[in-house]
Amino acid sequence: MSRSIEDLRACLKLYLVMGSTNCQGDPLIVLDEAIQGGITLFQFREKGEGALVGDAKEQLARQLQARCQAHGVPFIVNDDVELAIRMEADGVHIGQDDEPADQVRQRLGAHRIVGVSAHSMAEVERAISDGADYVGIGPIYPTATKKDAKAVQGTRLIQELREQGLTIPLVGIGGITAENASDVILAGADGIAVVSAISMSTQVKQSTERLIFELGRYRGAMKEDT
Ligand SMILES: Cc1ncc(COP(=O)(O)OP(=O)(O)O)c(N)n1
Ligand SMILES: Cc1ncsc1CCOP(=O)(O)O
Ligand SMILES: [Mg+2]
Repeated sequence: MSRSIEDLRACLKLYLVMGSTNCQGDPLIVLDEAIQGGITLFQFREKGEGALVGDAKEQLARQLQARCQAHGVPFIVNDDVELAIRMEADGVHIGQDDEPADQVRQRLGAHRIVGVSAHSMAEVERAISDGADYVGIGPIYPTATKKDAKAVQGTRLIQELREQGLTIPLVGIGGITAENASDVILAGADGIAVVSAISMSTQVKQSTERLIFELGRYRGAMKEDT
């Protein structure tokens, strides 16, 4: 990975994960407004009932990527390593049931971001040894977005990882909103990954700004505490 670990932590602050099935309107407009509101990283996750496939999926991905590139927001592809390589995406996010992380790292090389989902200390340790740049921990809270999500785990694992001295960049995901984002940060996450809190909002820019405000507020509080 060519960016520094501190740069990656900053990118993870407000991570929008989204595809066309998560939006009520045009996903390009949703992304435009989310970028204006201040998202720091974007993941193209085209999944679920009615999801685009083939050329239509790739066309949407390329349009979303162009918007990210125009605003300096790194563009990550969910699951589809082939697509990520073809598009020269900034990275890939994979889960425990996807292509193995060590294989993805080999295919992507050292300069792209590899993110891995993890649900236990052992999965995080394995992700690190496989070459992950960051881990996504969740679902932290109940979520209606991912039907096959694992059990809700709260912030306990994030806290445990930090107490054990693991410094890998990490985000919490699943059911995160402006109301509970602070708990995820206070547990030790570098940021939050959200789908519906932004993509399903009727005021995308304002909802994004509110999340950024909450994240800034509690980061400030953490610094004052130390
Ligand atoms: C940032 C982030 N964390 C976790 C996930 C979930 O990945 P996965 O377990 O592979 O599930 P799908 O998203 O592929 O359904 C994620 N996408 N992003
Ligand atoms: C992709 C994913 N992985 C774990 S929970 C989840 C969905 C999160 O969506 P939301 O932010 O709408 O709860
Ligand atoms: Mg996956």
